[in-house]
Amino acid sequence: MSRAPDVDGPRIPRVLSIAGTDPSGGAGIQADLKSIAANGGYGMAVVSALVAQNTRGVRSVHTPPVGFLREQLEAVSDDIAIDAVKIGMLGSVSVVEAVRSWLVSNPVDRVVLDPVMIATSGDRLLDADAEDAVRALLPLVDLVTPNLAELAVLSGEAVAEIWEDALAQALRVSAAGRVTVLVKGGHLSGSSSPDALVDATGSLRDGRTVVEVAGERVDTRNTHGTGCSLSSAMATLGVRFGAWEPALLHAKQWLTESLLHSDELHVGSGNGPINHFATLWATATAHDTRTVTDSWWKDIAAVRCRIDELPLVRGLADGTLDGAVFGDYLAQDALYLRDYSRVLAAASQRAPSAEEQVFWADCASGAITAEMELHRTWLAEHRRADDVPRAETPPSRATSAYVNHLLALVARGDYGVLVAGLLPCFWIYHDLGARLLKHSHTGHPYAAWLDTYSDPAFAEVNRRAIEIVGAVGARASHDLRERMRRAFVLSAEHEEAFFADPFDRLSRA
Ligand SMILES: Nc1ncnc2c1ncn2[C@@H]1O[C@H](COP(=O)(O)OP(=O)(O)O)[C@@H](O)[C@H]1O
Ligand SMILES: Cc1ncc(COP(=O)(O)O)c(N)n1
Repeated sequence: MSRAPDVDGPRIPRVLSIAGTDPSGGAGIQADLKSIAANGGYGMAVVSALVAQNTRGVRSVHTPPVGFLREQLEAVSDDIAIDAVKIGMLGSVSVVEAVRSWLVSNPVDRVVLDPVMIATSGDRLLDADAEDAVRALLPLVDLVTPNLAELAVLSGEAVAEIWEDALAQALRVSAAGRVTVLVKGGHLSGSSSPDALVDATGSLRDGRTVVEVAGERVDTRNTHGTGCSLSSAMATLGVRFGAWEPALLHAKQWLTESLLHSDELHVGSGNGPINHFATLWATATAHDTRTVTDSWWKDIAAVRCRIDELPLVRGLADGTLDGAVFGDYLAQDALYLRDYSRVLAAASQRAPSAEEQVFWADCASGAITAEMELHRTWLAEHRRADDVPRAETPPSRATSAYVNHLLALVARGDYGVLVAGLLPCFWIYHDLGARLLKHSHTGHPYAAWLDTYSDPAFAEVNRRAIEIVGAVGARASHDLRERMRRAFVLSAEHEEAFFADPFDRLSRA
């Protein structure tokens, strides 16, 4: 069979993984395909063994007949130009031999071998009598990526306990196998997890034999499949960069991010998988400032529609609202503003920059000034008319619930979640005010109130509040952004209850 000619040369690396399976998706061929995709390649997969495993361990291994392995390999190479091969779990001597003879008759420019022997869980994935066969494969590969235990098997020495010994061992493996070695420090004790490229022939940059890439250890149990993921990333990035060193720098950074965000996946109760697409998802959801807040605004579309339909809002618009209901609403608003001002002050206290600190402090001052103004004007007027609650109105259940929700956000201490919870009060009032303005005219009983919330200065404050919250949301982790969104939605629901409450209460009384 003939292969399609490769006219323009590869743009997207076509990477074949020859490996075992992991139905829980964190290691083996499933991890390889995710890793290749995450690093910009087109992934292909030939299954060498079927492994019943999860994040807790391996249960059993089923190896299909080697003849079928050959058929899979040929099905791919007969049709597709392969830019790189990553070899993972081989399992037995006959599988190693089948892969070796396919590699000899189908040479590929870039071959990466992850000499999988024992899983993170401690289970054996390579027959003991196949270790020599794997070692004999080294001259056919370009890069081998052993962990410390696998390096010891390849060198026939004891497991290195310190990094310098591992590098020296790797140098001997590189010389004997005529191969570049990527030594992995994931199993070292201590706060770092370094990796290094070691090549006895001095084929690395400036004729060096060792190029080390430092790495901080991420404090997580989710390391299932790190080796598989790193080796397929190296195969893919090796094609993209044309050299191992930049490939490792890039892969290491990607792997560290994927480990840092692994907790977000919540997969399994053992050693969980890494989050292969964390970096991509963070960019893909284009968390520019406005997309975050716009999507939350859409999430509260139903709440906003219901607010528009409330008797208090309709009555404010057409001027028919009963003065007693309005007075009650204002008295509750004054009570609300007093605490809202305190919550704004807490946001100011936690602000990460002087500019935001001033912004929230100004808002706090604005809220308490508005509260005092309400007492001086509307409430005084309504008191004279004797149709509103008297001096010390107690907070209604709706007011208490809203204020308590905001105070709980203060108590939890997270700036992002707090400011997200503060935002609906700005945004809903501004939005409502802008739409109610068209009903305002001289002689409208609530004209002054309608004018306050459609004030251009308030519009600017609202714009800046959205911008600040959106920027925090755009930078936040997935989990934090979700907590911010929930605080925002909950505050919007409290707004609705707050608007509904005076009418409901007084009509029940
Ligand atoms: N806790 C960790 N924090 C940061 N990097 C890690 C951590 N554990 C493993 N790594 C990295 O993951 C890759 C795989 O390393 P290792 O765990 O040694 O191999 P394997 O998965 O084959 O046992 C290496 O790049 C290593 O530095
Ligand atoms: C099919 C297969 N291949 C490799 C590994 C090793 O992965 P790790 O050592 O990172 O758990 C695995 N568990 N399963």
